[in-house]
Amino acid sequence: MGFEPTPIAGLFIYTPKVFQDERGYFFESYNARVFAEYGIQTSFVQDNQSFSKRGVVRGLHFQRPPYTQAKLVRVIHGVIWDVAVDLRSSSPTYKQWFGLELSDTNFRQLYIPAGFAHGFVVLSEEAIVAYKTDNFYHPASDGGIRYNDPEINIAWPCPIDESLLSQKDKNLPFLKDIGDVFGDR
Ligand SMILES: Cc1cn([C@H]2C[C@H](O)[C@@H](COP(=O)(O)OP(=O)(O)O[C@H]3O[C@H](C)C(=O)[C@H](O)[C@H]3O)O2)c(=O)[nH]c1=O
Repeated sequence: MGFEPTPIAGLFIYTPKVFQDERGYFFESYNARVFAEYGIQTSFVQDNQSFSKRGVVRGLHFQRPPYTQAKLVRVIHGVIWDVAVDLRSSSPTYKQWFGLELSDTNFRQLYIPAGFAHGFVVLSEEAIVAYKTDNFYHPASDGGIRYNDPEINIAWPCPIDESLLSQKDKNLPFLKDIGDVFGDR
């Protein structure tokens, strides 16, 4: 419960305290004071929600500066394997990825700072994913890299059926073709 660091600086796992009783459960899915006490002063401005069937991959996406988005990702229903890729070129973990299972039973959330690409694959029959962003959607700044970029080499936990990707995601570029997106070199 609480915050757990990952091998990538700035990328955290957060698990809220879940109050279970004979009726079911209650938990605070987000509390700015709790995040601020941990040193995360993000002010989220948008909540997103997507429904996907088993095997669907969404990503790997980001928004380019100045419309970068930090995200707080959680699963309302089902199981996903969520992955974030460090695209901060000055970071010692540049191009490294970190993935984990988020589900409606482990209650885990992934906090992804700006400078990362984000995506997931659905491991259950269906999944409802909800995530907060600290910047508004800006289509003209929508960017991404291909889920199977050999330079990133993500070890997806299951075979990926490309027929379940959006046309946009099927045609995302490789990192070598987009250069230093977050320009912090
Ligand atoms: C992201 C977004 C999309 N849209 C519209 C645009 C499209 O007409 C439709 C579906 O968009 P898209 O195919 O980009 O949705 P996903 O593939 O789920 O994209 C998301 O998936 C990965 C996992 C992410 O982390 C990003 O937040 C986001 O890019 O929703 C909006 O109106 N507002 C938004 O904030």
